[in-house]
Amino acid sequence: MRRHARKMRRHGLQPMIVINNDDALPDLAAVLIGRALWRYRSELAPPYFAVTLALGGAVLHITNPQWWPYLLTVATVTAWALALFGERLGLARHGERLYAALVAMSAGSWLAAATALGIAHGPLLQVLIGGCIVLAVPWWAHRRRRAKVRVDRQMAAWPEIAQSIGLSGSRVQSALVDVWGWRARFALARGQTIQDVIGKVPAIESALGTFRGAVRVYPTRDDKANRFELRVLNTDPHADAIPWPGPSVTSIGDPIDLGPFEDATAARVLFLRRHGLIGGVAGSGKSGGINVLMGNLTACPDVVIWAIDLKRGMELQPWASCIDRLATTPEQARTLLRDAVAVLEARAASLAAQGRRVWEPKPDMPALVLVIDEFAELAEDAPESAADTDSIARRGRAVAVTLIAATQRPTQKAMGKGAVRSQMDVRVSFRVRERKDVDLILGQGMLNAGWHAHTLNAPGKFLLSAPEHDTPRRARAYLLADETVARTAQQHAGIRPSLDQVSLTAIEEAQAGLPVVTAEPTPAQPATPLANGPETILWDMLTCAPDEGTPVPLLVKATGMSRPWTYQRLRELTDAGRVTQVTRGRWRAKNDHSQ
Ligand SMILES: Nc1ncnc2c1ncn2[C@@H]1O[C@H](COP(=O)(O)OP(=O)(O)OP(=O)(O)O)[C@@H](O)[C@H]1O
Repeated sequence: MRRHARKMRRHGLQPMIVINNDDALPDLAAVLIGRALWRYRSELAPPYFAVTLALGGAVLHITNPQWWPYLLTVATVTAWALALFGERLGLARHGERLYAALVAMSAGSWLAAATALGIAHGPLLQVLIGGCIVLAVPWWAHRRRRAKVRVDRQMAAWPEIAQSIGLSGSRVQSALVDVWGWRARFALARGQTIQDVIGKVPAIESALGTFRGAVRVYPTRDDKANRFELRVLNTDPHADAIPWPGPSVTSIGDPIDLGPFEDATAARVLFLRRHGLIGGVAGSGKSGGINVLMGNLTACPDVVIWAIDLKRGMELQPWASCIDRLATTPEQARTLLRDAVAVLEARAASLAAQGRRVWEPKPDMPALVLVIDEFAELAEDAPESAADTDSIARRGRAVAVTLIAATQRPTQKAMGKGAVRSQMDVRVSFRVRERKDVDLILGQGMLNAGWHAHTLNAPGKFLLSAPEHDTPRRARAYLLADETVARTAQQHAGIRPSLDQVSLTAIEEAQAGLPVVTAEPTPAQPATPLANGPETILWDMLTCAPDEGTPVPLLVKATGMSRPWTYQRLRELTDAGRVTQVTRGRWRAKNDHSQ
């Protein structure tokens, strides 16, 4: 009979019970009532609680009527504890904690009164019923409780669902409700794999009655082959534009949150020591993506931003107050890239001199991030810069000089002739027009591997490929309104750092047309005979220096030593209080030491 009822329910029919007058209430009816009382236990919790209180009050009145002061004390303490520390019990919101405290206080007071006077005394029963109804309203209306009940019911129905979609034997292990929906961990039956579950996703969506695309299947954190995690969305996080919640980082060493994936988890990606390529057709949301990046990069006091925007600065101009250098003409772009290479070389030399391998960005030693919008225009208008972008792409990581390039179609021509495209570690693809463009942006073979950027169906949606993101998942970039950009730029302008001394000197030298010192320490130049050794020459140069100081390149030349060597000595002499840095890159001996 029970099997028959279940079968009918599966076919959408409700079982009907016929009770003959002379029959006793059949077992089945009692079972069904019992089941309903259990099934709706969450909704019926307030009356259950009231009945328990009434019974408790009746028993205590007979057995221990003198206990009422203790009950009142316990109720008061419990109410305070719930209000103050309820968060630890999962009462996340202020309103939830207040509600719990109010229920505890009301229930405790009523129980104390009933214990002292008996439940039949005066209006005590009416008060219980009235209070129960009033306090039940917030309970019934509570969104998270209702969501949890829905999930519990769906999980209770899982064995039947699993059977009908061919995953029988799989079991729910745990389920959790969150803002966007819920997720649950499942154990698979012997021989079933996560691939089997992925193949059944449409059937699962149908069985759970969700909207299409609401269900995601992932391996569990422990990566066990016989487990999977099911993520179900009640609302589609990509349905509308998602306002930017503000910067997610305060250092370039933190991964930047570009926007949520479809399962509402954040698409976070690290840009430290990584080059980035952003591609997509016009109107796909590239500039929006760059705004999210700028909003985060400008929040980091350990990043200096240089930018090239050959569309006359249209896109990046609003961030101008946070950009250390903005090139809007091919000429400016050429100089900027040349200086960036000089910085790279100088940093490499400085690291080599100190025996260090990588440049760890700090506010006084910031990373240098070059943001280049419409990279194709740069390759076309300033083709001679290709060698510089190539150098930065190949050698910039260790010294924290990195590129973030945006372009519509990163063809080899658009990216210049060098290795820039192949050096891009983080790829962000907004919608592309043609299937073959997927591989252009994301890399060879990605289209066949399921990275379908041509199917992205709204501006701002993107696919993210990076060392920590190796599966195709749709994300949607946050959207910054123009006012948000203006406000954020204004707020962050005050925390922008300037470049470190090593980089500034390198730029000065590059601008003075002096040869750039390479990372290889220069051996003593035999062409400059050093009768008294480089130290003496250095000291002579510093003591004879004019008031404005001697420039470092001159010191390097005169001593015949490398720049790192020169800087090392200058640092030692400064520490000893014997020399002083007059202005950037210019030094002389202190007056009291020069005699
Ligand atoms: N993340 C987003 N969420 C919602 N809408 C967006 C998002 N990003 C962009 N849009 C919408 O799409 C439009 C085009 O976006 P955007 O200018 O960023 O595209 P683009 O790819 O940079 O285009 P172009 O190459 O012409 O500059 C915007 O005006 C905006 O309305």
